[in-house]
Amino acid sequence: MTESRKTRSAGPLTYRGDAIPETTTDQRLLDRRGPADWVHTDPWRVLRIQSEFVEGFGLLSEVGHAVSVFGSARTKPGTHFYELGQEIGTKLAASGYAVITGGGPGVMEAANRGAQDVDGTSIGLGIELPFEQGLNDFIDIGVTFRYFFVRKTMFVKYSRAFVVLPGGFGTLDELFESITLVQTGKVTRFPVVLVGTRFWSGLRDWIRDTLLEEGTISPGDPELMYLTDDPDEVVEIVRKSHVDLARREFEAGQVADEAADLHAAEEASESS
Ligand SMILES: C/C(=C\CNc1ncnc2c1ncn2[C@@H]1O[C@H](COP(=O)(O)O)[C@@H](O)[C@H]1O)CO
Repeated sequence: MTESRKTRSAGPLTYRGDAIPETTTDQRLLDRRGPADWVHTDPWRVLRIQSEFVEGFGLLSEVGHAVSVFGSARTKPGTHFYELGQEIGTKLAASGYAVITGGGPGVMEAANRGAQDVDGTSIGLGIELPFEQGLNDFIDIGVTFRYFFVRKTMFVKYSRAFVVLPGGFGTLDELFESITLVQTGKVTRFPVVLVGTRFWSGLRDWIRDTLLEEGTISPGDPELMYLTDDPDEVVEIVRKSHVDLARREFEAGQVADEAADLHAAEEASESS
């Protein structure tokens, strides 16, 4: 007869004999002795990244149709582009779109402010920066991310369009990321609207004259961006793309939510 060996179960694991650890999982969890540098290791970071995705998806999945507005963090209240950003925020919100920004100052604040002016939904996806900042005062729903790439996923996943006002490197990064996603077919659902023809036309010309000329982009690629100075046209481009997409999805038989989408978008279009 074999003598029964000492056994310990730990969740789905079974340990017997000498393989049994000296402590249980709970004991190790509750023991705070030992070095704490594991909180700065990659496996721990992976969990933090995961928790940022969970928080972001949890918060934003319940927001209705939304548009992201990007632009300089340095634009001051009272300037042309601040006022334009505010007006665009107002017009998008009045058309039923939640306004999502990077949650910071400048154009971000202006667009959030515009949305709040008409009691629209004003969302800020902030980013932790080396200097203290906090979200601007015109945000109803806010999250502050540690990681830029998690935050970017949220902008793309929950927006129907990207509206880009004049800005610096941060804005250009957001612009080119979105254009690349559209160019490579990773997202099909949104237009990228550049606001400020004088500011952006040099870039647009360079894209046409140099990138296209050198063959580093395809002939249709420059058309992936719209260019305007008119806030009403911004809203019109967003709405038209929304309605077109809903119609395509409806015709493709993806009827459940998309049928409701189409209906809502067309109603919005008729009532304006
Ligand atoms: C520079 C200052 C504050 C920076 N604060 C920011 N807060 C939130 N999001 C930001 C911030 N700076 C850049 N971003 C993101 O990039 C875009 C703007 O960058 P740009 O270089 O100013 O064009 C913006 O859309 C944000 O998503 C001092 O006040």
